[in-house]
Amino acid sequence: MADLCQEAMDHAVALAKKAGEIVRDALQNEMKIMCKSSSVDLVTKTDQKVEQLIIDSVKEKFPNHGFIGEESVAAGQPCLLTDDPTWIVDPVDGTTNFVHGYPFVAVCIGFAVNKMLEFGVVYSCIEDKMYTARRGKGAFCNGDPLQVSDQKEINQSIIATEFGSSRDPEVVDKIFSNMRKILCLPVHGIRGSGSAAVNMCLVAAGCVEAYYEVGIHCWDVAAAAVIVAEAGGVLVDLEDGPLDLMSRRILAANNETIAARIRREIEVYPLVRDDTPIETKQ
Ligand SMILES: O=P(O)(O)OC[C@@]1(O)O[C@H](CO)[C@@H](O)[C@@H]1O
Ligand SMILES: [Mg+2]
Repeated sequence: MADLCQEAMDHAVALAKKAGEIVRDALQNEMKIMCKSSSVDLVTKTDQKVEQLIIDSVKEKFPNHGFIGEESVAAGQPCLLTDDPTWIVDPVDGTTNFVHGYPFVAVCIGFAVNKMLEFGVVYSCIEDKMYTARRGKGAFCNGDPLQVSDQKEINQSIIATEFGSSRDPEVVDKIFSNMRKILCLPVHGIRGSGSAAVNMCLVAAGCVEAYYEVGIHCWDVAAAAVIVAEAGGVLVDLEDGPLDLMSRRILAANNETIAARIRREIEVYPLVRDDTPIETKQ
């Protein structure tokens, strides 16, 4: 198993590099932008092309492995994590950034065996930062080790979060209400890169103390979760207990103290789990 994980991880890094080149090239050309669930949930030909490249390559090299990908699920494939070795992929995390040339766009490749995340590769390809981590072996950015911040005081912290892709005024009110509570703790600031994965890598790098969001999907966070954990951080469900990849909620923090303080403030709201069977999703 150890060798399989290393072989898969080396392949993931090579794929992420290739995908990053495609993303950077696409920025130079006119894009075809389409909408998914709403007018602000964007997808481009590049998202689809990169996901297909990764699927084809994984199928050829590891024919027995499972695959969960953002664009495959959007096209009706199931989002089920089994005990099989499974690749969990977001071909372009930060599609809205990509469309606007806002420079935080990440290719995310996570890998789980027996439902446990074994490695994560997040390539922030416009910045050319390759974040990698394998369970038990540390987290790195372009080969340099990563370590979370040692800050324990919430009022000395920066917290990352996002405004999300819902424009339902009730949901927007909840997002603003949560942000207001965090801001008034007070904290030094709130930031958001527009990519869940990049936000989590910033936790791993010690640039922000925590990142939280309600509304994420498993492919946004699977790869980066390994990077945060291996940099010494903690991953919890915003509601209760440890991270549940399919719950649509995440809190990644530098330590338990900061995590507990944030969790106390945030009000969660129900969302359809990622692993809800397709027939009952609508
Ligand atoms: O659709 P994409 O570009 O992969 O997802 C980007 C994003 O909207 O996804 C998360 C919420 O799902 C946010 O953290 C992040 O901003
Ligand atoms: Mg994403």
